Amino acid sequence: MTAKPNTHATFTIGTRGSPLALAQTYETRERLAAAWPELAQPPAGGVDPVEIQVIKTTGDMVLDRPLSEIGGKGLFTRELDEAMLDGRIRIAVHSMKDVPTYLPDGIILPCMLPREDVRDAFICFKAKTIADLPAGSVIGSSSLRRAAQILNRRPDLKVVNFRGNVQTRMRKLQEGVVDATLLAMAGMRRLGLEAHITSPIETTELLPAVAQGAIGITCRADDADALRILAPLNCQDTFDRVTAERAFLTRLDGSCRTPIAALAELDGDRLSFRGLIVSPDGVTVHTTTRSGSRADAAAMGVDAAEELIKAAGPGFFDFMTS
Ligand SMILES: NCc1[nH]cc(CCC(=O)O)c1CC(=O)O
Repeated sequence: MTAKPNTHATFTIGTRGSPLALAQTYETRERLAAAWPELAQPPAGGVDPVEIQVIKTTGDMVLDRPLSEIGGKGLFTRELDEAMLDGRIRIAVHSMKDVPTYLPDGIILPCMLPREDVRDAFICFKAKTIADLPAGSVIGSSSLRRAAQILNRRPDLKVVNFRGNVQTRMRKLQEGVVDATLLAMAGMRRLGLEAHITSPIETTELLPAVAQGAIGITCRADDADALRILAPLNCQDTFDRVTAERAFLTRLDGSCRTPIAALAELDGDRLSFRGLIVSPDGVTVHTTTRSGSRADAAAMGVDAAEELIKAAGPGFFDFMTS
């Protein structure tokens, strides 16, 4: 017997309300409808088989401070987890980059969609690449990872805090508040804003955040029906790559708000991993690489993290808790 979704009840997808979160949720809904035709159309006179419910998270409410200052785990996920445990939503769609390394009890993440471009994008009206920026140029970025890696290569540049959606950032660039900014290529693409990208930054120059460009879908651990529905949507390549990167992050006890970067790539079943930690001023960088079987993805991430912890020595991460 083939598994079928329960089409009697509405299947509710929970998401944040940001334009990117909604774009990712529409993509999820399309993939669901393609895999399960029953979910594509309402039965005659029936209720919509799939519904989207927008839920505000703490990260959406605090807009005036860098995320690294607000701190706390699950800034963009906690309220969605609560809605799922309460039964208000069946699944939730997340940027994997914003999902804490530990999920709450009762919630699992069994599905990742095919990964977008993992690179960061350089956005600037005055220069084509970071290398072309004149000394003293100001880059707007609230990401410690991006700031520290840029300062490592270009200590002559200045990095200032900068938040806001793409439109706000473009206006500030136009007004000359900053000379350049950086955003994930994945977000720009999913929003259809490729035209605003000045150039992609290669991963050899700026290593991306753990899980950058990946979409993850959570459900309740006891929801067998949701698990069956999500199974055909999972991209195993993305899942294995992100597993290695998140194992690295977990062992380092980091989040998307710490100057940690990692990228796993696949060539068949061979997984190559690069990991990096950097002091916020960009002065001290520790890097490592691994290569092995994708079956060992998690172990490779942990092993890489342990090498960097040893190399950095005690006290390297003190800035994170101070
Ligand atoms: N931390 C915010 C966040 N979470 C996911 C994305 C972009 C999409 C992605 O990386 O998957 C962004 C913004 C950005 O870094 O440009």
